[in-house]
Amino acid sequence: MNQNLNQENNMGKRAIPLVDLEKFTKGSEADRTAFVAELGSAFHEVGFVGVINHGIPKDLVDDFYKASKAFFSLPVETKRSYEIKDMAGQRGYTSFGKEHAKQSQVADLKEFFQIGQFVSKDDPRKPEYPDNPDVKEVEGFYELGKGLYKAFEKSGGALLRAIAIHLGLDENYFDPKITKGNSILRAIHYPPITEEPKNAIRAEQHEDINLITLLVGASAGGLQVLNAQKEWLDVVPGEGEIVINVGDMLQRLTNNYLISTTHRVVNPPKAEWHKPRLSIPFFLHPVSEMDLTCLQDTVTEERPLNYEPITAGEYLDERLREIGLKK
Ligand SMILES: O=C(O)CCC(=O)C(=O)O
Ligand SMILES: [Fe+2]
Repeated sequence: MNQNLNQENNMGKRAIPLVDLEKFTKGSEADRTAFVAELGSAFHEVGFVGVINHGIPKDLVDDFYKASKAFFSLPVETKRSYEIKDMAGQRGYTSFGKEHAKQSQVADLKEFFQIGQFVSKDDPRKPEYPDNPDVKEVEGFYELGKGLYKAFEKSGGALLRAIAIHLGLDENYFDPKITKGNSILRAIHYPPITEEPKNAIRAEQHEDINLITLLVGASAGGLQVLNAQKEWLDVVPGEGEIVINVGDMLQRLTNNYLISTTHRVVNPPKAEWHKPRLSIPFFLHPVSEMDLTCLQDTVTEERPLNYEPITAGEYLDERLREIGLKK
């Protein structure tokens, strides 16, 4: 595939920078330093970055993609048997028409399945992390989901190590905060569009709640980011590229130095309404007790304190209520 052509968007330019994670994980000291600077400026200026050589095995992505497709093609009653009461959608299935962006009255045109952290039965965190349901109808769904979850955790951890260095923190600052963190792997299905949507789009503009998001499968098109000039730019990742963005927790921790950029998924042109879209974001969350108080060095005369102290758990609770997942 012609990478350049593929990555040109509606403005005729790449909407987001591109970095190579192996420069950080396998490179020389000079490569690592360059990577930290590239990632840091991407997160500070754009809030989004494309990543190649991210270490997430292609086969695993492809196989989980196929398993997710199989799940979403099950009868709706079967899918709904994986809807778990009182879990705010944090495990299992959430049906079409439930989630909406915080400012929006209409629900997004999507259904999804969420997989949460895996810990052993006797782990002190077990009460926080209920079991993920096994999807009996789709062979391998549970194991593939678990494998992909772990792979995303590992790549996300490497990216946060680079960001810690960029922020002048200890390289391992985030490690204990994301070990057994409350991350969520979400398989999203945007079904074919069958009638003129009133106001709804596939995913209304929003910012992500978590530290960072790692996204595969956006290649079907539709993802757009809002740049500083308030233009919507298409994100068109190349083959094997994943899209990473800063979420509100990392923006909050860095007192808006790293930016959680607004994004959305638009409906395709009418000729492509029959095409469904499947994407797989991994929302990397810390443990609930992580303190999101703004880092001292990010509060300056030019950048006065923007946020009150809060923990990640309290913040997540507040946000899940706003988007209609928690009552
Ligand atoms: O489907 C996509 O490409 C992005 C979805 C998204 O932004 C989200 O679920 O937070
Ligand atoms: Fe998002």
